[in-house]
Amino acid sequence: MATILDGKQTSEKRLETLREAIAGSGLHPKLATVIVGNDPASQMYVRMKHKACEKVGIASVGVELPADATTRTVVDKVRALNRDGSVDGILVQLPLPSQVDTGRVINAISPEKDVDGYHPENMGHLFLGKPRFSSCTPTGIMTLLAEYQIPVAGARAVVAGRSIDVGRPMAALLLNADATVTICHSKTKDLAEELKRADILVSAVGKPHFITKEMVKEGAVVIDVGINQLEGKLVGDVDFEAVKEVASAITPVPGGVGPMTIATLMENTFRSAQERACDRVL
Ligand SMILES: Nc1nc(=O)c2c([nH]1)NC[C@@H]1CN(c3ccc(C(=O)N[C@@H](CCC(=O)O)C(=O)O)cc3)C=[N+]21
Repeated sequence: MATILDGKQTSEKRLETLREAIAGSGLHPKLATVIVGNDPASQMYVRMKHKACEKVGIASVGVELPADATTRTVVDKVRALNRDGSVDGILVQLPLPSQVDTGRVINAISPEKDVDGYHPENMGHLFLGKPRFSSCTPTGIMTLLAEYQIPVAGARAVVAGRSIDVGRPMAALLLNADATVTICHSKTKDLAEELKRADILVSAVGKPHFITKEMVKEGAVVIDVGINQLEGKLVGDVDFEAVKEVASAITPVPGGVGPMTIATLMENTFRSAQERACDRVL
């Protein structure tokens, strides 16, 4: 039976430590979120982020733009937040509606306020092995692995999915931690065979029951980034009940990776506030 990697509990512990650090810092960090349209799932995630801010003592403002907003409107809003000296972190909730050019919006975010780590400059730092802000989900996963003292150096890590928000930065972080990294995607040949080599398997595919027991090596650590609705229930990518019998450790959905994403966002926002305060002194 696998160890359940409890992201909810780990996240709560980190948020409490962060709350104390912020209270003792004399700083007043602030996060701005931008949401375009009224997708209920996106609205729920943004609400969760504002709630976490409240818990740790980060001020937050939410900008809501209509579903038919243009790229120009979103970029102008981002630029206004760049100029607003009281804002430390800017998060533009993804996905954006199809008429909005996501790349241009992300490029418009000032790299020092890009607490999601999606800006090409921050991606570049990450890939060069010296991350400034790295994306919240993969960074939260690294924190969870560290919390449970799971060795990464030398491990064979296999990432399923190559998205900008999870797969790519996940691979970079695992490489920075000296894992031997393989990235799999929709064109990968012999996917099951690749996955079965993994000591650490990260699935960010978005398909329920995508990872079956047969694809997992005995004793592997399995990280499930999937968020899927199945018969009205929230499930990950991993066939949890079967895979937990072969894995040595596994993240549940919910209560695994998701809460770690939010804890990391709070940590990144505080770090941004600290660095911006230093810059004002220098
Ligand atoms: N710019 C941007 N940054 C993001 O970080 C970002 C985004 N866009 N777009 C959407 C995804 C998704 N995401 C989640 C965060 C927390 C949970 C989370 O805490 N989930 C709870 C369950 C919540 C429930 O009950 O549905 C859990 O897994 O335990 C899930 C998903 C951040 N995202």
